[in-house]
Amino acid sequence: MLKKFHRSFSLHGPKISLAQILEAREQRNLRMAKYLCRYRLPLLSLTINAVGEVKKNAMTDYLFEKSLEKLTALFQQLALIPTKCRIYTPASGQQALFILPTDAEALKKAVIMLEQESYLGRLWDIDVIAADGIPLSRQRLGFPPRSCLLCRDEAKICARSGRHSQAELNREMQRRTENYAFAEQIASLAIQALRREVRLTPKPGLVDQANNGAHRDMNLQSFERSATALFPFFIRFILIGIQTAARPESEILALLRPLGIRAEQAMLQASGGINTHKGAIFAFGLICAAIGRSHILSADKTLNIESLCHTAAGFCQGISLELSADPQPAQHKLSAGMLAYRRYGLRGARGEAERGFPLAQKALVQLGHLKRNPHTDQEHRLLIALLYIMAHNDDTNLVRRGGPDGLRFVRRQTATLLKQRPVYQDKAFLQQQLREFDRVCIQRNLSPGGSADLLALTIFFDSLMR
Ligand SMILES: CC(C)(COP(=O)(O)OP(=O)(O)OC[C@H]1O[C@@H](n2cnc3c(N)ncnc32)[C@H](O)[C@@H]1O)[C@@H](O)C(=O)NCCC(=O)NCCS
Ligand SMILES: Nc1ncnc2c1ncn2[C@@H]1O[C@H](COP(=O)(O)OP(=O)(O)OP(=O)(O)O)[C@@H](O)[C@H]1O
Repeated sequence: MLKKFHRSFSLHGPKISLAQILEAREQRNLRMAKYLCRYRLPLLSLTINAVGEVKKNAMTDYLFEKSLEKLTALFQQLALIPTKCRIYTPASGQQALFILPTDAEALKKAVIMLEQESYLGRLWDIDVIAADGIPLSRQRLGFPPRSCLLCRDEAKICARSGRHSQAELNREMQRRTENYAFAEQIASLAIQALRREVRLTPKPGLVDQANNGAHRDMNLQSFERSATALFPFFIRFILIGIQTAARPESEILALLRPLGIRAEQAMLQASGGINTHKGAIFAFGLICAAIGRSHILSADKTLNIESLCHTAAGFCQGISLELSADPQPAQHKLSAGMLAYRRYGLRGARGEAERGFPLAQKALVQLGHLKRNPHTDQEHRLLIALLYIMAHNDDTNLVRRGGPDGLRFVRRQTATLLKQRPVYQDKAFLQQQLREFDRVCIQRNLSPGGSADLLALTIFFDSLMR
């Protein structure tokens, strides 16, 4: 299952002689001098740390593309519009030049942070040259020198002593690049799953293409924007799973949580302060990390969904204990999940995760059965899967909005619907029933958000299996 997401990057490319390397360096310096002289503003130069005689190949092309994406995002974050931008892609190595109307020191600090925080950052070289032509060094700004790609020593020392062979260094670059490309592919399926869930229509009480369900503060666009903002975080969850594969499962949740909290903040920023994907960040974060871990640990790389869920459950054994613990000092009040547990003994999102997402797993099996039913298409099947989840889920969103009566009502209604034969044979009939049910949910302010999250997870599982 995971093997098909592996993308390999060739290291082959035109060989560049020492004379050509020196000539290319000279050309890069001349270009920079020309732009500094013309604009009299700070300049940023991006190159790839290519080792050996080949400077341009499939791997460095990919690395260059990813670094440009990250830099563009950084400029956006800093509200920086480059005065000039030039991209060069000769066989002697790619270079991007940006003239930026900003403070050179602040820019250098921001790119150091970017290099340090990005999984691929060690493979890039981002230089900032002040308007007076003087390059800003890490040391001058109080940062430690860059460490070696392979060991903890200073990169310059290793390079000078030739401690590691070019082949070793290239293999490590290739390994990191391939891990990142793997994570990117999986994360893009995860985001697609979030999008497909919210677009699925008609859903009772939930935001969809027809209406905003029982919600007054969010709509389809809030979900779309929030999903886009989550993409880099899902990549990161997978990479954390990869990087921590050697550590015990019981240590992983604590390593994921700071990123989960940052993802929640990014969600709030993208949605305008609305909780669009809190439950999804939690569930997808765990599964993404489990995928990363399995990618490293599973020898045959043919892991199934059941074992991914088992791994995710292993990460959060004991998480339900949080429900009865005192809230963190930073929390002003008990969360909806904590209240639902104290009042009604429901374990909500934590309970589902701790048990390895049994409802999403069962809904996936249902989807499989329904695929053999000639009366259904995928949209029809997903609507049935949602009903199945709703009929069994202790959704704390429903309890918060409608109390235990609200939860009982939704579970009873969906169970009754699922007993009707036309639901499985006639999509128009099901849609009609769901529109009616949607009307009732809106009237009663009921929204099964937890079930929507589990449906998104089911869609994600289904796309991994295809
Ligand atoms: C544990 C979490 C879910 C906190 O939950 P909280 O106590 O606020 O629970 P609450 O009941 O409000 O649920 C949060 C969301 O879960 C979803 N949900 C509710 N019930 C269920 C259910 N039965 N099944 C699945 N999802 C559910 C809903 O979308 C809801 O909005 C989580 O938000 C958290 O710890 N966030 C911090 C960031 C983090 O660690 N993320 C995880 C990294 S992988
Ligand atoms: N299509 C959808 N429509 C509505 N909610 C969804 C949908 N898909 C997923 N959800 C989940 O439902 C949750 C939002 O539910 P809700 O708004 O009831 O909770 P809340 O934000 O905690 O409460 P409130 O809106 O009262 O502050 C999100 O965490 C989200 O993950």
